[in-house]
Amino acid sequence: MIPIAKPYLTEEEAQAAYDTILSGWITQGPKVKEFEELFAGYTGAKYAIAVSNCTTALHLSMIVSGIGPGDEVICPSMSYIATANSIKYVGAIPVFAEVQPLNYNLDPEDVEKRITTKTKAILLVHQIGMPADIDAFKKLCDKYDLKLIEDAACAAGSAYKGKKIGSHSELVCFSFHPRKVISTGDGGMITTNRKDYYNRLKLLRQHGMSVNDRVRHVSDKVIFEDHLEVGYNYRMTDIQAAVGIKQLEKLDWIVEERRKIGAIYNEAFKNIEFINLPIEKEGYFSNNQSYSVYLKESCPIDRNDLMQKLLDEGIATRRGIMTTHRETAYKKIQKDINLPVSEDLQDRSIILPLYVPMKDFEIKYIIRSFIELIQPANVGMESHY
Ligand SMILES: C[C@H]1O[C@H](OP(=O)(O)OP(=O)(O)OC[C@H]2O[C@@H](n3cnc4c(=O)[nH]c(N)nc43)[C@H](O)[C@@H]2O)[C@@H](O)[C@@H](O)[C@@H]1N
Ligand SMILES: O=C(O)CCC(=O)C(=O)O
Repeated sequence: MIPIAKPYLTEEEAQAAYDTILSGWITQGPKVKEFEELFAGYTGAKYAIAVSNCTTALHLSMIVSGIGPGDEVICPSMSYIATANSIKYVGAIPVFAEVQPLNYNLDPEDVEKRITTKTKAILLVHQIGMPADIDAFKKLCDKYDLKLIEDAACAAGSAYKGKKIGSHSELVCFSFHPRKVISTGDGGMITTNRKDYYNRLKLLRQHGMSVNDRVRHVSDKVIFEDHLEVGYNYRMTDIQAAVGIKQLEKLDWIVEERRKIGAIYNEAFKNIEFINLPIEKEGYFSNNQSYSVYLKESCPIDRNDLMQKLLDEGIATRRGIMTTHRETAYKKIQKDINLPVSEDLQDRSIILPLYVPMKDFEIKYIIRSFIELIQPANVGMESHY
């Protein structure tokens, strides 16, 4: 079976986890600090704060941005449900906006139409690793005095206008879930250039504790901690961070490898007239976290049929990115939502396997199977593969 995704993990990551376990310090400690410093350096942000996953990163970002009950935050419905959930966690209201058909990212014009006096922030997702147009949203945020928070769960290693994702705005949240480009099992990171945010985020992820356990552990003076506000246990462990350090060393290489596979898919499928392939505009650099193909109405095979037939041939795929407003949890609470572009994209897109390393024969097999199923009249086309 060819899976949809596979984390790239080696003996090095295993050794790093092993060494950390034998060091005797396994919860948030020196490895987390080292990973944070390296990640900040990698993205070009001043500070990085490691947390338990991207969902908790987003939750804390909402809190430090001062978003609370009754506030509105504009975000795409077409995103993993964690995006909207993080808004709900602080009692605020996710206001779903449309995405652009060719890159699955928020449409600035549609977002502007949904701004009200209650809007406090835009939660901008870099969907499947393709950067959204950050500058367009910064302009909107300046115009209407809104906060910008980036959900870069899928976008470690991606870049926008020559700069790595992570340094463009005040709060950028990353995920290291195994479905992402680099992984620590679960895990997340927030990057920021603001010292005040940095200090508060460090407190919030560890119960609001004024002097953390590690500092007290190595101190030769007795110190008592205070809990300054009601915080959370959103820590990353040192075992995870040790793995993350090794993963980060490989990130640029993994992205290059993923882009090579994406380029092979693009070349193989470029002449099929009833599909849309991913488009990377000038100034945008995707880490190819996922490879999503849109099947136009003229496509002779139904999307779900195609997924089943590929699965029958041993190839796992996924439907287009979910639309949160159509999940049961949201259907119950948010009614009369009209998002035809997002719904169409979810219903007509298919995500193909992409991971590192992918063997040549696997790539060829996927391409051949896909072309044969989608374009039975033109089977000759795939002979090249
Ligand atoms: C493109 C979207 O991808 C992800 O959503 P998704 O719908 O593709 O995720 P799921 O359907 O839950 O798929 C997760 C898949 O990711 C793989 N996976 C997940 N965890 C593991 C793992 O530990 N080891 C291995 N080998 N594989 C793992 C499995 O194939 C699993 O089925 C989310 O991460 C979204 O945030 C993202 N936008
Ligand atoms: O919880 C998940 O499966 C995905 C969400 C995610 O990537 C995260 O919270 O880091």
